Amino acid sequence: MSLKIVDKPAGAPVHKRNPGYPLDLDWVERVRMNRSALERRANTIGARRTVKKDYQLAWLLRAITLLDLTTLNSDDTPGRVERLCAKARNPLRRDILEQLGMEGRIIRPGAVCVYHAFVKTAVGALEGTSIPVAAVSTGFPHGLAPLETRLGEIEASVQDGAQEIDIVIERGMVLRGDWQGLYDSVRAFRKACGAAHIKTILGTGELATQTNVAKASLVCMLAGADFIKTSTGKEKVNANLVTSLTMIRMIRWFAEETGIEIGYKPAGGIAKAADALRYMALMKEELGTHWLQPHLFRFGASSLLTDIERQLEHGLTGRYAADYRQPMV
Ligand SMILES: O=C[C@H](O)COP(=O)(O)O
Repeated sequence: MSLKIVDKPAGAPVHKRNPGYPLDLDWVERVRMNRSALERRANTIGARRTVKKDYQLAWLLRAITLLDLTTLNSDDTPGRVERLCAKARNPLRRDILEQLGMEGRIIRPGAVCVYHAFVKTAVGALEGTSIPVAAVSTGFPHGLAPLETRLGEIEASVQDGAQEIDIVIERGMVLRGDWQGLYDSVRAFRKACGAAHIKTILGTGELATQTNVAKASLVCMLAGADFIKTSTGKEKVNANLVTSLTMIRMIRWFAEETGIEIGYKPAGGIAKAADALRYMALMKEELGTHWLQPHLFRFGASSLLTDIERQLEHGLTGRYAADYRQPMV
């Protein structure tokens, strides 16, 4: 079986990082989203078979490479983080890899995502792999600590070896329409990240309207975000296809205006392989398969890999494995 995991055509241009742009308030004011039109469009995703059966296994393998393998629990321990990193090193059971004809091939997730307190542990446990550690910094999940504290947390995470920083925005700034405040804070976060890539978590379930989600997406991209991310996983409403459509369309608009490609990270509540395929289909239809690469798309998910492994096994054998065969951590 030949499975193409990541499109990297020889001579493909190197990804250009978002340098950030001045805040264009006229552009922000022009942004409007029509929720019912978005809902109609989102309903078409998954209404028919999302991915042809023959390609499903390849898409599920691709999904693993797009995964920020995450543990963000208040009772996380170094031991749990180490087990998650061991899973990141070998995301699929050997027998599944063999049946796929993929033994000897390296399949790795996009990153391992942890709280700041566990960055050092994760960096140590992933040594010798190319898997980056992502830290949720800036007072995750609410983002309401003093600005200096949040900036200090970013610097500490980078110092400990995080190569990606998932920051949270202050939702109140969006609700008040304080676009300058949002822009200035994200700009400061981006500066504190230095070479580490910055993913801006919008907390979309708390932003009240799709127009707010769209405007916040734009302001974060203007401020230099490398990724825009939906949710912390702790809000009452987390990632969904309607909000994804809003954010993806802002990414498209931003790319048309600036030539800069921003990554997209749906996160929170994505636990089923079938959901992952729907998000991937949405990306493919709205932005093209080019966007389904780890530097442009990630799932933020704590349990998705378990179901992907289950569905891969089912696709190969027609049977589901018992849960104990696929423990997560
Ligand atoms: O950023 C990642 C999310 O916190 C993961 O959420 P989840 O536990 O619902 O998959």
